[in-house]
Amino acid sequence: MSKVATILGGGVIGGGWAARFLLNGWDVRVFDPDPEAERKIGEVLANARRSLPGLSDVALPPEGALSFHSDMAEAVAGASWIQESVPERLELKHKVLTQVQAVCDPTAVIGSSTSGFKPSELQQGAARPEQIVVTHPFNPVYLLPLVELVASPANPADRVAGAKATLESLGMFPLHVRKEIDAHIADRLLEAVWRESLWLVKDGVATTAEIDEAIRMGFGLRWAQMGLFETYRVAGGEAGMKHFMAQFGPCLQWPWTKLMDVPEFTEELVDLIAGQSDAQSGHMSIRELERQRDDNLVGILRALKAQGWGAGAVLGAQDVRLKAGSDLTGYAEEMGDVSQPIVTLRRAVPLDWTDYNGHMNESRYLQAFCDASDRFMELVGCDADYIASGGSYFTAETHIRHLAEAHAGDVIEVRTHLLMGQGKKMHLFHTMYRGDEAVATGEHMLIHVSLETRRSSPPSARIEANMARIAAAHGALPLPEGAGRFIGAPR
Ligand SMILES: NC(=O)C1=CN([C@@H]2O[C@H](COP(=O)(O)OP(=O)(O)OC[C@H]3O[C@@H](n4cnc5c(N)ncnc54)[C@H](O)[C@@H]3O)[C@@H](O)[C@H]2O)C=CC1
Ligand SMILES: C[N+](C)(C)CC(=O)CC(=O)[O-]
Repeated sequence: MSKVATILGGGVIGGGWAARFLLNGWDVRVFDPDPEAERKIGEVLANARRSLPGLSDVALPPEGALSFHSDMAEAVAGASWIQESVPERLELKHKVLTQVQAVCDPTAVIGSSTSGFKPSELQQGAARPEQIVVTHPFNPVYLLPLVELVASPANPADRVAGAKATLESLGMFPLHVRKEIDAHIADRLLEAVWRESLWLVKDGVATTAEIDEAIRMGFGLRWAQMGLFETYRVAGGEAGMKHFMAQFGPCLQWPWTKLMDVPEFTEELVDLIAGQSDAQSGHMSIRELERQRDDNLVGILRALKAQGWGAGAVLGAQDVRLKAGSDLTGYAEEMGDVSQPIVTLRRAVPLDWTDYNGHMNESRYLQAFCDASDRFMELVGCDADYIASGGSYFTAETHIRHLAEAHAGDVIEVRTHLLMGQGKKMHLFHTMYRGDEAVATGEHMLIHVSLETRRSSPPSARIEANMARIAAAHGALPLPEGAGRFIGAPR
């Protein structure tokens, strides 16, 4: 049975949470008095469906069911996670938390998205303070892994650990803020930058566009991968952090910032900022900007994933979890029935696999088939340990046919038919499906090699035996449609 999450307040952040839970297989119930909530969440979900699933190299679980409720008791029935994302007003949060605690399961987690209130403030007057924690996410909640998990002394450690485990299972990075403080960690940093930026605009030093360039062309890129302190350690050169602090520490006393002064929020300042922002970005709608942001974030996150670094390492860990729960692990000996083509890949098409034609680029078909061949190799015993011992396969020839288009977020599955597996040769025929529709085929001849001599060599007896069993079973199947096809010479 699916797990149930209830979203209280389905605006920008509640919508993001709804998408994060739904796409990870949870049923989601939304409680929000706004008659537009369903439309707004639908639009957030559409963005999430094209961007989130492709971050994983393994398919996410089937999407959960989404429903909208005007009755609080109905909305929280069966929910093990309740996420409060109503506007940032303490009295409103208290009201909603009182309502929900009157009807929810006392063992459910109630996470608050609050940007700045401490858990002990939210817990004031609560029927069960121990049930309420801060789980502060970052926009877009469905893509960014960070969630600040803040507890008070009223929260038992085992409940906090349980909340952390649930957030990890959603592919998030719960940063446990050990000491509660207004605005947690990240919003204190963001506010410092925002405050200084408002001064720079007010004083006519820079426009909103110039400030954004100052961030995104330089330190914003650094921050995405090494943060502040690691970046500054490197900036200290070989002498590292001590040298950096000796050189730049004194600047903290110089008038480089106006940090603690708050510029007065006059109508003039609001108009100045909003006007410059319109001039900078008004040519794009918010939904267009969101899509551009998501495209960029997916590219950055997947680049970090290739490095196994920062937020990319979180994605890698989630893949390990997803793979462990799928049929894409193990060896041929452990598979009873190999009488049908074997599933060797199941994943969503990542946004950065699509091109100017708005569909999956041809190079990515080869990548998907290559990943499927890797899985087939592993299945028969040519795994990482075997390769480290000096044996492997090289691909000698490939033929790919494109039968239908695939788009970002589509779940594709490759089923592999072993046409021949004998001696040094492994002849594979992959068919890529979206649902029941074949979208492409890939035929590949692989040759077993010695990585020492770089020449062909016989595989291990185990690989031979596994291939023989699968080849005998697949030999009884009709030859797949398109096997042996080639592009004939022009007549
Ligand atoms: N917008 C952002 O960048 C971030 C906001 N947050 C926090 O998330 C929370 C929500 O912020 P946003 O989503 O930006 O606000 P929002 O204004 O986009 O959404 C709030 C939603 O709550 C609904 N609502 C109002 N009263 C309600 C009630 N009594 N019961 C149920 N729903 C009710 C509204 O109809 C609206 O849909 C705030 O605590 C905010 O500090 C956290 C991270 C980032
Ligand atoms: C501006 N903000 C305080 C609402 C920002 C956040 O809380 C987190 C974010 O996503 O930037």
